[in-house]
Amino acid sequence: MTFWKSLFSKEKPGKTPTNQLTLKERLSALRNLPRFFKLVWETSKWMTIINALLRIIKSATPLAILYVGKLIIDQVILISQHKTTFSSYHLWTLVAIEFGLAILSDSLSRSITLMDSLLGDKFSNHTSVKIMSHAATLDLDQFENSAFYDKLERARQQTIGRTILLSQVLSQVQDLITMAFLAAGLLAFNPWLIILLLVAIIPAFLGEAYFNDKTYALSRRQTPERRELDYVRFLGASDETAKEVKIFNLSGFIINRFKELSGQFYKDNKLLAMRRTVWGTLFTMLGSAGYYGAYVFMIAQATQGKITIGSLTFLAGSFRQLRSLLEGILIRFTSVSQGAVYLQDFFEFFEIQPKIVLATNPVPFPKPIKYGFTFDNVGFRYSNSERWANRHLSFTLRPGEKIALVGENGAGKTTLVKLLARLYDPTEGQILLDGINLREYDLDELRIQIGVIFQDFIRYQMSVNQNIAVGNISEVSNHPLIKSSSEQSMAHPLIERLPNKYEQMLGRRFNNGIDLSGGEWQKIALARAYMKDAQLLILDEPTAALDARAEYEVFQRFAELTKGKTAVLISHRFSTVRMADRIVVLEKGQLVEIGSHEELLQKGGRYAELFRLQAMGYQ
Ligand SMILES: Nc1ncnc2c1ncn2[C@@H]1O[C@H](COP(=O)(O)OP(=O)(O)OP(=O)(O)O)[C@@H](O)[C@H]1O
Repeated sequence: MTFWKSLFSKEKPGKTPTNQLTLKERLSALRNLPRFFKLVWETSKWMTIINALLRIIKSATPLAILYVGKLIIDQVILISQHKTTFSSYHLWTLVAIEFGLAILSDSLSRSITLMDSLLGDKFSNHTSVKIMSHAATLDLDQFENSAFYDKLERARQQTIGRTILLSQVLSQVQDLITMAFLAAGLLAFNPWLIILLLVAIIPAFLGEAYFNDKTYALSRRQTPERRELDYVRFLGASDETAKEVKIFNLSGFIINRFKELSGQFYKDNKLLAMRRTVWGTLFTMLGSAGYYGAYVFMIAQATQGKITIGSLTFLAGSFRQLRSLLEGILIRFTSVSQGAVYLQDFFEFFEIQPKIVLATNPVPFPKPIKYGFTFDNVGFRYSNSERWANRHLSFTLRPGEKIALVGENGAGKTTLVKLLARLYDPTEGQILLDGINLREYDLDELRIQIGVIFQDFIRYQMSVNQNIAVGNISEVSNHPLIKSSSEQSMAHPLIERLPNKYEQMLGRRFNNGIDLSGGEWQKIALARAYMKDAQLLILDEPTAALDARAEYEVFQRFAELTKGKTAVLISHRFSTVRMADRIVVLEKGQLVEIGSHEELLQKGGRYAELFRLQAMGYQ
């Protein structure tokens, strides 16, 4: 597997998630339709009703137009042969009726298209909201899994793709009713013609079913590559990546990968499209042959005087329309059932359940915390990894205590704080809060009581106000709180220098946005920690980009501002770390030392070694 592929695919090479679909599978996929219609109904009840009514009325118009047409032709012939006493008044009335019907039919078609597109837009918005809401309930662990991303991607595609299914299913019902009307006339004339019709179009139906299967299998197989294509497109043309792409001169590398991927897509899709066109043309010819066979038979009947000319046009018209309707219905059946199979992907996404189980009878969160957080032989392994990121962790984080986590890159510091915030549950052992397993507390309440700022915090392309308020979004309009939080994190002076101050748009993506330096962004992100009155504050290297003086001041203040609160900080700077009450030294996920700065220096172990190494760097 190439480097790029390994980034995106966890599937074993050569193993595709789906094969060709059998008719049985197609039919069984149709059972997704009621659930689909429930979603449509949920989207807009009145639009669904109007759409259905318009379509029912529209289904009767083709037969009515054909029948009035027959009456007109018969009238014209009789009048021209002077065989009738009818005045031409009747004839013009009939013409006027047909004209009215034609206008009605056109207006109905346009109204149906309008309703389809309005309902489709609403449906797409409704399902997008549903996807986002469901995604919000899932675990971080699930987001880190590429098979999950494929499902999410397929579900997301469905929000747009499925609006087509909606009009297809409705059109199917409408055409079936129209067909019943038309077939009634033809059946009365000669039932064999209906059979001829069926025989002529079945090959086209089977061909369509076959190629739809191929398209589905191809599109499913291409999901990881399609995600990669989107990612490569993003890498090649985005404000976030432009700097590095230029410096490393990556554009050639990225463009080549894009060409390689898109070229492969084009090749696969072209081959299928060409085969489909050739076979489709052959099958259509067969359908035409059936139609002309029936036409010859009807003409013979008319020349022998067995039917009137009007009846000939009526029957030929009915037959022609029936053929295209039937063809449409059968072909559409394959895409409807195909759509129903795609729906399976959509509903499967909603079936993914979070693994972090919420407490059914949550224990009230202690206010204040009495004994602290206890790690009791905690071990954790990421689901996509064989290695333990944390193992045999046993220590207590006492209330009011400031603990610093140190250790080399990959030692398991961030994982430890993620466990504390219950972004994951331990694989083995348990974390207790005041003697009770963390799982017994309400997750939302736990998150309210814990303020975490991660090293890879998000730089929201939003206003300063919103960027700070994300720490406690319910207070987004509480300007005094936002201001005091920014004062505490030392962001206030820099915000005052911005043209629009707290209303300033940050980032370059939107109009009038201003980008900040790394350290300035960190000060803004740090302000989020002060937006709520959390009992435990976790700072995971959020000061790495601050200059030495700023970091010193931030932590001086931090100690003052978090008096009485429990805090965990991760930092690689020992000048900061030494301010903590106790220091936990991690190595390969395990706790190797714990104690105050002085104790650990005296001990002359790992911490002392790391401390001396850094001190040497400053000499
Ligand atoms: N989402 C993940 N999936 C799989 N493995 C992960 C994931 N995140 C981290 N790891 C692995 O877990 C181990 C511990 O990572 P962690 O991020 O906790 O280290 P850290 O001590 O915070 O490192 P750093 O100082 O570089 O931030 C590492 O070996 C890392 O590769």
